[in-house]
This record gives sequence, C-alpha cells and structure tokens, in this order.
Amino acid sequence: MITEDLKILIDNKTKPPGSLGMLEELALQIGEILGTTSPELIQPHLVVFAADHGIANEGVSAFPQEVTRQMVLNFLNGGAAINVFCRQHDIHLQVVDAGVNYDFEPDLPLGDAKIAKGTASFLHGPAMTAAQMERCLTKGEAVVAEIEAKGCNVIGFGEMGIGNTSSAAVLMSLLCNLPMADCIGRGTGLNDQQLLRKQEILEQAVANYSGSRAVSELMTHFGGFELVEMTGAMLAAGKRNMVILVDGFIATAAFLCALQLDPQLKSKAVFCHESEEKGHRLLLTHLKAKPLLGLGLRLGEGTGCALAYPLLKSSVNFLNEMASFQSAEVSGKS
Ligand SMILES: Cc1cc2ncn([C@H]3O[C@H](COP(=O)(O)O)[C@@H](O)[C@H]3O)c2cc1C
Ligand SMILES: O=C(O)c1cccnc1
Repeated sequence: MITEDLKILIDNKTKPPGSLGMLEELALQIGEILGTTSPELIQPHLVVFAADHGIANEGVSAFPQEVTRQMVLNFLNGGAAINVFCRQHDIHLQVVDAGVNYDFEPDLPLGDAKIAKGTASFLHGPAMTAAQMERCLTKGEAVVAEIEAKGCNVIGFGEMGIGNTSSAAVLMSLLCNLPMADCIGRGTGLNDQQLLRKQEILEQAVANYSGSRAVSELMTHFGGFELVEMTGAMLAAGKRNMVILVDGFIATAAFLCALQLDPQLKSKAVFCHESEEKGHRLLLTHLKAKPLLGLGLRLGEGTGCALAYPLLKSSVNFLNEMASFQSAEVSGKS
C-alpha cells in the first residue's frame, strides 16, 4: 500500500521517471521504513562502539592496541574524522565503551557498556564467553532504546578497536563460506609481508576452532565486544523501524551477523559506502547491497555514514518538496 503510494508520488515528480537514480530508491526505502509518504529524518545519531581485541597482540594490525583508548579520548575531545563530519551535518555523536582495555575517568561523556577490558585472543580459544556475547547484544540494544526515546529515527554505527578487521574477516569467511584470502585486507596499513602473516594467523585461528557455524557461537569465538554490541544495536534499530546506516567493512560484518538473527533487517539498512578494505566489496556483493558512495575510505568510525547522510536528506527532501507534474502544470511523458 505505502509502497505503491510512494512509487506514484516519486514518479509524479517533475522529472523523467527514474532520473534521480539511487535517490529514488532511497526515498522509497525510507518512506517504507518510516511508514509514511512524507518521511522526516529526526535526530540523526551516530554511535561509535569502542573495544580492544586480544588478537591485536598477534601482529595483525599496523598499530598498537593503546590506539583504541587514545582514539576514544580523541573522539571525546572532538578531534577525530567522525567528529568533524558529524558536526558538519548536525549528527549527534555518542561514543560507547564496549570494552576498551583502560579505566576511563567516570565523568567523561562516554557511554558505559563495558563488558571487559578487551577480548581474549581468538587464536587459541574463544574471544569471549557466551554470557558476555549475550550481554553485548543486550547492551547494544539498550543504547539504541535510549536514543530512540529521544525521538531519533535514523541511526548510524561506527567502531574503534585495533585488530577489529581481523574479527570481521573471520566472521565473513565463516558466515559466507569464502576463503580467508578474499576476506582479509590491510586494515590500518599492513605491508605485503604483514598481510601474509595476518592471513596465516587467521587461518590458524579457524583451524583451531572446533565449534559450529551458528552465528551466536561464531560471534562468541571470533567477535569483538564493539562488533557484537553493534550487532545488537542494529537488531534493536530494525525492530524499532529506524533507518540503519551501515558503514564500512567492520560494520557490514556486524550487519551480516545481525541479518542471520533477523532476516528482515536488510530492508531497514542503507549501505553508505564501499570501503577500500579488500573484503568489503565481496561482502557487499554477498549481501546484494548497493552502497551509496565509493570514496576509497578505509577508516571506519562511522565516517561513511556521516558522509552519506546528506544524500538521505536530499532523498526525503525531493520527496517532500518537489512539485508534481500536476501541481506545476508540466506536461507528462508523451
Ligand atoms: C589512528 C587510527 C584511527 C582510527 N579510526 C578508525 N580506525 C580503524 O582501524 C582499526 C582497524 O584496523 P586494524 O584491524 O588493522 O587494526 C579500527 O580501530 C578501525 O576503526 C583507526 C585506526 C587508527 C590507527
Ligand atoms: O572499512 C572499514 O570499516 C575499515 C577499514 C580499515 C580500517 N578500519 C575500518
């Protein structure tokens, strides 16, 4: 019903049919999610989940683990890329400690969803316990519930966690049944030799794993606290009919996990960009997802979401503000 109404509205705007391309698909999708032919994007939010990874100590990242905590403080001081882009587009930014290996001062404007001070290395055993994994999903959901209560209906998710492209790559490889070599990338900037080592470590971790392919067990074994909290947050946003902005490689891996738990979730998700991280294109292809932007970003933090947000605004604005052939008295197609 709403879909047909939206399609008629979009086609009656003063333009050749389909000429606004992906913006038309976006307007249709946002109208469907919000259940209205005159959607408004309200209180856009971007949540950055941060946590540390035991696997970071196995030489899989070009940067040391303490960068996670240092970047959290940078976010709180307003100095990271995601701060700049959120400021530019009036997006509320919230940083959440999902499990950074550091005790932050209690009075900082930092969401507390800490599970532990970093995961264990998944090279030889599970990254977290099953109970911790469940707590991640619950805490991610709670973060979204609180934000939705403020009236927000569009929410993006970012992450910070040195080593987390490794978690994401393994989850992708096992859930999509793809060779590790197709799922790993240079992350923060590994050279060829370091990349080969990352592949060996991750292949060894999978060889050492004797569990099932059930997504909950995979998230427990290979997940990061920030990644699984993001999965919980995405599930919660979908359940609440919010527009979900999916960022780069790690966020898409979190989405892949969420989709296994809620197959309806895809209709709520906007894939904001295609990351330069090697596995991302294949992961998007696997999800049959069409990203909005291709800027060669490989940062994470939710930067792709913040950069794509103006396109969502343009799509609802054309739907709400453009004249129709009838109202503007423009002749239709002959
Ligand atoms: C200064 C700095 C800022 C970042 N912001 C996001 N990431 C990104 O890089 C990390 C993933 O790459 P890997 O798996 O290779 O460690 C994540 O923290 C991700 O958010 C950053 C990385 C660095 C170094
Ligand atoms: O695409 C991403 O999310 C990404 C890529 C490299 C490093 N950090 C994040």
